[in-house]
Amino acid sequence: MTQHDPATAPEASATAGPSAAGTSGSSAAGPAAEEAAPGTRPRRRSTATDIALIATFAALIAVCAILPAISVGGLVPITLQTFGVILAGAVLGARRGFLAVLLYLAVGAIGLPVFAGGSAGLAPFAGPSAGYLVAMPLAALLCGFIVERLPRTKVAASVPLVFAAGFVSSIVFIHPLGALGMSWLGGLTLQQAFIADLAFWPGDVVKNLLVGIVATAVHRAFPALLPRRR
Ligand SMILES: O=C(O)CCCC[C@@H]1SC[C@@H]2NC(=O)N[C@@H]21
Repeated sequence: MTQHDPATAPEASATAGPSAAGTSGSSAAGPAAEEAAPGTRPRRRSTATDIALIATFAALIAVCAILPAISVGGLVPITLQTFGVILAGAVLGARRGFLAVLLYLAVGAIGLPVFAGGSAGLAPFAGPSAGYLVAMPLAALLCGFIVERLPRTKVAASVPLVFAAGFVSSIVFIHPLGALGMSWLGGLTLQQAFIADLAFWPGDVVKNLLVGIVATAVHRAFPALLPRRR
């Protein structure tokens, strides 16, 4: 019979639920779920768990991308991709969120039809949506960077704060780089490109609100999911 030894179950730190995180006092170093019980080795965050989370979010972004896109009559359609991208940063934190988006882009680049409209390969990186694709890992990185620095109680409770982290990331990376791409590779003037990008702002607000709702719920359920701050 196999026995479950918490000290040798590193995935517990990433998947511990609310009760696990709140069973003893937190140290300044991080959540209680990662403290070692007396006489046991400290728990380490599992690489296998991280890889599984990164792959799961890459798959989620792919699903968001291949759901039917809405054409707004321009060069680039409305898609759900940025919901998955920003959610990856908000849930996994900067590093793993960035890697999840990179994995998604790599899978598409090598030929799986996971880009908007079921396209694949390197062509999307040379077309009008290239700026948006390049911006995606950076937006996940920034959203994760911000969320990791919020008080953990806020990350689990404040939809507006997580929404703001996602929206700031969109404003800093998605919209400017997307518009630059439409101008550079889509033959629009800069002014036309920034005007074309305005079509994505209402959807962006809705997607970031959804990120706020979903990410806070996930962090309530798995309080040790974000990396510890040192
Ligand atoms: O897969 C692709 O080819 C990239 C499509 C990019 C669509 C961008 S993402 C940001 C903006 N918001 C949308 O709904 N669509 C564009």
